[in-house]
Amino acid sequence: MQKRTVVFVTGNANKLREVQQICGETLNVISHSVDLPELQGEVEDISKEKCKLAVKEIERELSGTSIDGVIVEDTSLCYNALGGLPGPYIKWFLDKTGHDGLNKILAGYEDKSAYALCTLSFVKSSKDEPNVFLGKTHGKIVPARGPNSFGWDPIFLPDGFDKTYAELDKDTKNSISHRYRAFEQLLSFLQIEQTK
Ligand SMILES: O=c1[nH]c(=O)c2ncn([C@@H]3O[C@H](COP(=O)(O)OP(=O)(O)OP(=O)(O)O)[C@@H](O)[C@H]3O)c2[nH]1
Ligand SMILES: [Mg+2]
Repeated sequence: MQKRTVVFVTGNANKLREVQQICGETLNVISHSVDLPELQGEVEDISKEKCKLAVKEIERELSGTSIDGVIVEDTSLCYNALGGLPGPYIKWFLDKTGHDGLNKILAGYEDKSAYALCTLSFVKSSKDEPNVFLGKTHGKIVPARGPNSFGWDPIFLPDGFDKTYAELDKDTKNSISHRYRAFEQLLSFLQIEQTK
């Protein structure tokens, strides 16, 4: 059977690389960067609304291209001591405070535990309602270790490992990550749908 083509609407090359590694055998993942408004609120609602805007824009910009769906994905880093913050605002916290600041925020707390959350929405066309899939990986926040090539990877130590996301090899990260756990659900959903 021919691989389905889905458009991953993202401006983040690292995210795209990981998604292609995770889904590449099953899906043909192409990317398209669309400047979408930054919404606020609960992660599922942010993701659904972003997906609805994205699919409309993709249908306009890529009309004539045969695509089987559109994906958007948001990543949160949630500190348990802070009731889940910075959460979806991690991009701005990382940008303004760096790895050091992201550690210092927890200085007054014993609890350094956190979870990485991937909120993924998939929709076939603008006539449909997006399906949302959540993938979570628990761990803790540590002083930065490993290559500084992707976001907050150097300060996230996943539970059960003595290496940060940045220190783990890509295959290992992609077999336990929040992103893997969300995309795994999307792949099962698509597989079930195909056999209907
Ligand atoms: O260490 C990391 N390991 C990861 O696995 C990971 N996934 C995302 N991020 C970073 O966390 C923020 C989320 O923001 P985000 O989801 O809105 O992404 P983005 O705005 O860069 O892309 P997109 O919204 O165009 O897809 C951004 O700073 C991303 O660089 C990660 N950092
Ligand atoms: Mg973003």
